[in-house]
Amino acid sequence: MIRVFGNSVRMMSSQKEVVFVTGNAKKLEEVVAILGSSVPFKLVNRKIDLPELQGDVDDVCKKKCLEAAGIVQGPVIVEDTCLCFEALGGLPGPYIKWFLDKLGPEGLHKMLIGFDEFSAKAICTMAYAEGPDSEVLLFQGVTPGKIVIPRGRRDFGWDACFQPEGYDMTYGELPKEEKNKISHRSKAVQILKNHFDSNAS
Ligand SMILES: O=P(O)(O)OP(=O)(O)OP(=O)(O)OC[C@H]1O[C@@H](n2cnc3c(O)ncnc32)[C@H](O)[C@@H]1O
Ligand SMILES: [Mg+2]
Repeated sequence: MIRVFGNSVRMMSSQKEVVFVTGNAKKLEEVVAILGSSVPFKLVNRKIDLPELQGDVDDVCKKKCLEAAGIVQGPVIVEDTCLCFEALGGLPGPYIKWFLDKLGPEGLHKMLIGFDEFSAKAICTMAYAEGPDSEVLLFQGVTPGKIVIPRGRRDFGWDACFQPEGYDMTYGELPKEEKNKISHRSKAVQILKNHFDSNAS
């Protein structure tokens, strides 16, 4: 069962509590929808904008996770989402937020016209740590696709300009439930869920 208290979302059970630290309400909405109620822990949200240090995807996510664990002083999940363009050797990658802020989804597509290469990968890296001094575990999901002229909903990041491989609709055009079946985030959450299921006592 999922309950919403102000900006905190709780999955009710008598099990251990894990704090999902994110400042992004749309991420939270998707993670809650994908996880469903069958996880062996209670998920609680804290809306904190964590500093994101530079580095490769894994580094950014590990540092973000330890930062969150330091604030929460307990078990945390964070996630970092990258959009990697083939033509740019994987950039913007973890810096996509700033490119999107300045250029919008239209600009992301325009940027690639000169290269005539639109392949991209959406990567979700979820990180879990028991506490500030614990090992950080990473769970990663990748969905390949291409950057197109934006179509569909504009309510979440670059959804309107990312068309997953094998589909003729963008993330922004696909019904939310369909996106949640094939997305980078759903793949990462599934791996995290498997980890918790196989380690549940
Ligand atoms: O607090 P955190 O969790 O860091 O939330 P954030 O919004 O800062 O998120 P990121 O640092 O991971 O930056 C990723 C950027 O990509 C966007 N984004 C993340 N997941 C997305 C998805 O599934 N579809 C479209 N845009 C997405 C998001 O809005 C950001 O602009
Ligand atoms: Mg962020």
